This record gives sequence, C-alpha cells and structure tokens, in this order.
Amino acid sequence: MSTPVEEREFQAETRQLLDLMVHSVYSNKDSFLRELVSNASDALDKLRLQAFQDKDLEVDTSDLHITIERDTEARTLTIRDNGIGMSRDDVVGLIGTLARSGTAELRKKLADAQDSAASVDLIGQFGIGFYSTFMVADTVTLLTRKAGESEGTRWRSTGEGTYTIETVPDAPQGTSVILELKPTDTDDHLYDYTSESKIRELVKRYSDFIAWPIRMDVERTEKVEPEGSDDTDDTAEPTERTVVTTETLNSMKALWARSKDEVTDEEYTEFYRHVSHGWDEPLETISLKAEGTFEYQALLFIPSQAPFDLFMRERAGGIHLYVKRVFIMDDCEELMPEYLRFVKGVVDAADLSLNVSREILQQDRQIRAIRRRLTKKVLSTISDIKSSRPDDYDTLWAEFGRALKEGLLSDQDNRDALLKISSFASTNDPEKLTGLEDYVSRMKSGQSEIYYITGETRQAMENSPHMEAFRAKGIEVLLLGDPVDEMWVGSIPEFDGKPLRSIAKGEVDLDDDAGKSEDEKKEAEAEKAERDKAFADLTAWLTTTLDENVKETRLSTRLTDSPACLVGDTFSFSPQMEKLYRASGQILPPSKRILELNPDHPLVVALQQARAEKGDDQSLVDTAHLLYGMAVIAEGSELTDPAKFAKLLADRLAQTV
Ligand SMILES: Nc1ncnc2c1ncn2[C@@H]1O[C@H](COP(=O)(O)OP(=O)(O)OP(=O)(O)O)[C@@H](O)[C@H]1O
Repeated sequence: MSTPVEEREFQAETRQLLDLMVHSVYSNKDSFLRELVSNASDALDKLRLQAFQDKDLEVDTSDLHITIERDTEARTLTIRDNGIGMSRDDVVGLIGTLARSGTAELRKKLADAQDSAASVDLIGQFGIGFYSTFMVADTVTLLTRKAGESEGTRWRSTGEGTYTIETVPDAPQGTSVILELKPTDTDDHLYDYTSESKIRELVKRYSDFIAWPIRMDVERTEKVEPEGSDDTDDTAEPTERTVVTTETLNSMKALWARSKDEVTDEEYTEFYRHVSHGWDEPLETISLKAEGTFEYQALLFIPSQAPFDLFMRERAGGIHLYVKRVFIMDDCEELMPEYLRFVKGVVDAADLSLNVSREILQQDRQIRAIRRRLTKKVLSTISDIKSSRPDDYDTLWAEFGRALKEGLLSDQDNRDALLKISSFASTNDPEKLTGLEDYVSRMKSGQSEIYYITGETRQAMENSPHMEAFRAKGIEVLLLGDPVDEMWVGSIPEFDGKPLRSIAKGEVDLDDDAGKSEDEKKEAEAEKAERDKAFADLTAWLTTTLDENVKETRLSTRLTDSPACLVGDTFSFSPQMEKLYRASGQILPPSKRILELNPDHPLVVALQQARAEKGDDQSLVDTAHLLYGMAVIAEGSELTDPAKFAKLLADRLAQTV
C-alpha cells in the first residue's frame, strides 16, 4: 500500500554537506559512480551473507548483480542492485541524516572550514558516499526494498533542504538510484554520464575489481546477410542492424589474488578507496600470500591520512574478512591489533567456515597466526619506509604515531620493533623528531642512560627546572608530550641496553666521574657531605613544614637557575600520570614528592640564614609554602590551592613595594 508523499527536512549539517555537493568545486565528479557501485557491492555482499545465515529468508540469490542503465534522451542514469535493500527507517536514518559517528566532528570541521577549498579537503577525510551523487545530478531518486519485506520506499531530493519519502507497493528487491543528470559541462568536469564509453571507462578505472558483475546494455552493429541470398547470388550487399546486448563491464578479478606486478597503482588506489571508504591515496600497499598449513592472501594498505575517528570509541574498522572470495565481515578486529587499527584491507582465508562468527574468530588458532604475521609485516614495512622514504615516514608518524605508541604498552612481542620505528621530540632539534637509535648515537661519552621528560607541552617541558643541569651540560633529553607516552614509558626499562630514565624522578648524577682520580672523587664526596650538613637544618625544617605535600627535602644536582624543584621516586607516578588516572575516574591517594633545593640560589641561601636567625617565624613558613608553590608551577603542574598561593604572594609583594 502506498503512503502519502511526505516531505521532510534534512538535518542542518546534512544540508551543509549537500550544499557543498550541489555547488561542488571538487573536480573529481566522476567519483560518484565509484561510491554508488561500492554501496551496491556492499549490499550484495550483505544479502549473500544474510541468505547464508538465515535459511528462512526468502530471497533469490542466484543472480546477484549490479546494472547500470543509461537513457540518453531523458538524461538519466540508474544504478540498480538486487542486494539487501533498505527499509523505510533505514532510508531515513542512513540517507536522510548523517547518522554515523563523527557527525559532531564533521559539523565542527565544516563550521571551521573557512572556504570551499578547505571544505573539499573534508570530503577526503570523511567520505560522503551517497551524497556525492548531487555533484552530477539535479535530482536523485532512490527506490529500494529490503530483502524479506513486502513494501518498498521511494526517496527523492534535489539536495536543497528537503526530501520526499513514500512507501510504495511495487519496488523490486534491492536498490535503484536514479540520477537526473545535470547538463554536461566539461569545463566544470561534468561529463556525459549517459555515454557508453564514459561509463565503461569509469567502471574500468574505479570498480574493475568489484566481485559482482556490473552489467550494462550496449548497442552493437551487426552485419545482416540480405534475405533470400544464397551462395549463388553474390551481388546482394549485406546490410547492418543495431542490436542491444548486455555486457559485463568489470573483470571481477579479486585484486588480492593477483600478483603485485599484474596490478597498477591506480587499481590498488581504487580498491583501497573501496575498502576504506576513504578518498585519499594509500601511503603503502602490502600484498601477502601464505601457503602451507594456513592458506590465506592479504592485501593491506597504510593510508596517507588518519580518519577523523582514529581515537573515537566507535570507529570504522579496517580489515575485511573473506573466505575463499566470499565476503564475511567488514570489520574483523581479530585480524589486527588495536594499535594498528588504521591499516585497511582484505584478508581472504581459505580454511575457515563461511559460518564463522566473532566468538569463533576470537578463539581461532589460524586467525591468531594470521594476526601475528600481519602485525610483523606491517611493522617491518613501516621500518622499511622509515629507512628509505623519510618524507613518507614523517607523514605516517604524524598521522598514526600516537596510535602506534599504544602498541608499546600492549604488544610485548613487538616492543623492540615498535621502539625502532618510533620517533620523539627532543632537545636536539626544535622541530625534527628523533628515533632512539639516533639518540643513542649522539649520547655523550660516559652517558649510560636515555633521558626523557614527560609533560603537556614542549614549552613546559623545555622550561621545566628539571631540565636545567641537562641544558647546562648539553645532554639531550627526549620530550614526551603525548598522554600515551606517560602510559608506556614507565613500563619499558631500556632500549638497546640503555635504561630509559625520567629526569623528573630519582636522583640524577650528571657528574662525569670517569675522568677523575680517586683523590678527586673523594674530595667531591667530602664537599657534598659538608654542604648537606650545612643545609641539614633547613632541609629537615622544610620537610616538617611542608609535610602535607613533601616527603623529603634534599639538595639538588639538577638545578642551575631555579631555587627548587619537585621530583618523584624512580617508580612513582608523574603528576601528569596522576592527572590522567584521576580524569578517568580512579581514586588515588594524595602523593608526596621530594623537594630538591638549589644550594647556590640566593633565595635558598637567604632562607638558610633567616632560619638560623628567626627559627619558626611565620614569615619563614610562608616563604616555605611560596617556594613549594613555585616549584609546582615551574614544572607545569597545578597547585591544589591556587588562591592560597596567590594570597601569600600578594602579601609578600605588598611588603616589598
Ligand atoms: N545500494 C544500497 N543498498 C543498501 N544499502 C545502501 C545502499 N546504498 C547505501 N546504503 C546504506 O546507506 C548507508 C549510507 O551510505 P553512504 O554511501 O552515504 O555511506 P557509506 O557507504 O556508509 O560510507 P561512505 O560515506 O564512506 O561511502 C550505507 O552504509 C548503507 O547502509
């Protein structure tokens, strides 16, 4: 039964996106066909799988295919499939709104995009699938019926604010998208999409590998022998007639089953776009074939651009699983560790059941073996890119480094490989990142540890008091500024036999004892003991006075300019780590740290003298709290009671002006 035609409005952000399409400045308008064929192919995959899993579903899957129909007179192009189809609710949810995760992100980015060129970049990042039809069509009609349902849905829009939707009784199962084409305008990259040769070219270029036949009616001229002609009459000329035949335009060859030298870069790129729903180019293509106990083929891609949802909980998956060319699922998490979630592609395993479920996959020995091998292969490929294509490596690291570093925490087996392909900011260069091997090659003679500091910004880390002695002595320090760095760095003891050491924890000894004689060493020790003794009263008094926050006070060897700094025990949490834990809702007991004093700083020297003269005077107690507060602020941490600190400071300044 038909329902009345209902007119609805697009969501605001959908309208904005459509507006971008209708008035598109995106030059590759041809790609609408790839998007529609890709959707149709997905719909056929889904139907085949559903029919296999649900024996009660009454559908004919004997001739699943895609048809392209051209009408040169009416200037329409129709892309039809007999796949899974959509219910009315599906149409409203999937086509009428931007229902996918990331909508908020897209909306924000569209609002931020200053000009149309910037918006076009967003197309590459988000992929806009079905809406790309409005680049080439004035009006788009979608007629669809879901497998197993009796009624269909017709949706129609000009892409300008509203669409109409109605229930129709007579839609064939599957989906047809009918495009009423804009006039041809080659200057605007709008070609004649009713032309046989154009469609042929586009299918070949974008969709040749699609596993389902893409059929189109084509006209052929045939010679016809004149009627009544026989062998004796050779004067009669043969005439010609036009016949219409249906041709399959694509080769349907699974790209992953072909050897790398048989496939062009362009074909790989199009396949990558099909599996990733991306519009960018792959940075690297990895083709892999395993024979023997577990037979499988894999075709993997490292993208050149991170998807917007790389760090979102609900993100689009990466690896499609096939079993002997039959599509099984499009997000097979079991085949790739979480930290390599940006890798896209296909794995076609020979020995799995078509009925395989997620639960089975999680237990499956073969899947685990494939995952191990794929992980190693991706990491070794990144390592190759790092050594042979530094610019590509820089892109890769900028896009995916944060995700890769999660592996340092979660993937013990590949930790060394991951450390080797990782890069970090360092005091060695204001911009260029460094690898650990390079750091080690620059280590000073006598330096046995790899030094690092963690913090929220490069500036805060570089200006932290902990850095002073390292700067003065020209010792390189890695600047680890990602929240994920806090997580892994404490769990990795060393690289290449060199311990990783936080400059904000434990005691540091930067004095190079190697060149000293025994006598010189003894002399230095005696000097230190004497200084400790001279400041013993002050350090003990500060520990008691600041008891709430400080567990020990000692003289520092890491300060040159600041009066004091705070350090943790070697295995304690850093303040940033505590903040992360607290932000994630964990309850941590308040932690106390060690206050280190710079015995050469005038403030510390004056405080020591004042202590000797005034004892427990309240003004000295205030100075102690100010000293502690300054140390907290200088390392970039937050004061627990900033108002109290500000008041102490104001009172003190009032006495000096
Ligand atoms: N031919 C079709 N048959 C069945 N469902 C379809 C068809 N075309 C689109 N859909 C449904 O509509 C959804 C939205 O399609 P759309 O092309 O906008 O985005 P997408 O394919 O999910 O992703 P992308 O935007 O990255 O291409 C699809 O995910 C699918 O569920």
